[in-house]
Amino acid sequence: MVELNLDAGNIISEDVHRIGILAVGSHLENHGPALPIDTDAKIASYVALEAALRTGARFLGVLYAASEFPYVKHGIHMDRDELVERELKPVLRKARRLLNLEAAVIVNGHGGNKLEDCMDDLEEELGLEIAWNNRIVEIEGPHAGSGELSAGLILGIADLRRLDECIPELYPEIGMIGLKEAREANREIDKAARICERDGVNPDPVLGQRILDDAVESVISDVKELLKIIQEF
Ligand SMILES: Nc1nc(O)c(N)c(N[C@@H]2O[C@H](COP(=O)(O)O)[C@@H](O)[C@H]2O)n1
Ligand SMILES: [Fe+2]
Repeated sequence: MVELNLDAGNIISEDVHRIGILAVGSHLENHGPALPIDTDAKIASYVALEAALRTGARFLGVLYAASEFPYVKHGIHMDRDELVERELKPVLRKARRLLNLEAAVIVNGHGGNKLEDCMDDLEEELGLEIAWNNRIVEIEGPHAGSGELSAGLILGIADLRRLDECIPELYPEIGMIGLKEAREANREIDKAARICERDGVNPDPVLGQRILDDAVESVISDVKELLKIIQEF
């Protein structure tokens, strides 16, 4: 059996090899004309990879699936239980087995992935310490609004030549302003839509960088918390 150089490279501890970072977003979701349909997956992947590079934790890639409430009709998603049972559990189980992981941070970039209350069961069933990190969704503001567009601008995935087409009459998903059923069903969505109606969609590189930096720092702090937990045992 090969002896691995666990102490090699820019890592915060040799034990960080026992922690994985998995991104989850959505690859199939409309974000107006200036952002690609896989915006959520790309933002989550960037944050997860950057945190892995800065701590030495294992980057586990991005999940290909995402969930959404049926009343939010702006993309192609599955229901939450299917996402957890058929997509998330098998990936975490395989990572645990192949990489000898003891903990994982799941970095979420999509508002419809409401998985925080599944984490205890997942930990129990998989024998992993898991941190659910929803920071991107908590701080980006309305769907395909100024925050998400600004983060996309920093990542180079935004096409600002189409900014003048970013109007809800053409793209109802912007701020979810035109998604009537979703606004009636979900107060959080309706509140975000009102904010977007008030503020419009304004790309701001300083805002974008701040959102990404805040999210990366939040994942790094989750890694450090998990490190303390796994080092106790
Ligand atoms: N996509 C989605 N589904 C829900 O069920 C939601 N409650 C929300 N919330 C709003 O949309 C933003 C997330 O947009 P992305 O999914 O990251 O593109 C979130 O900040 C809320 O404003 N979204
Ligand atoms: Fe989303």
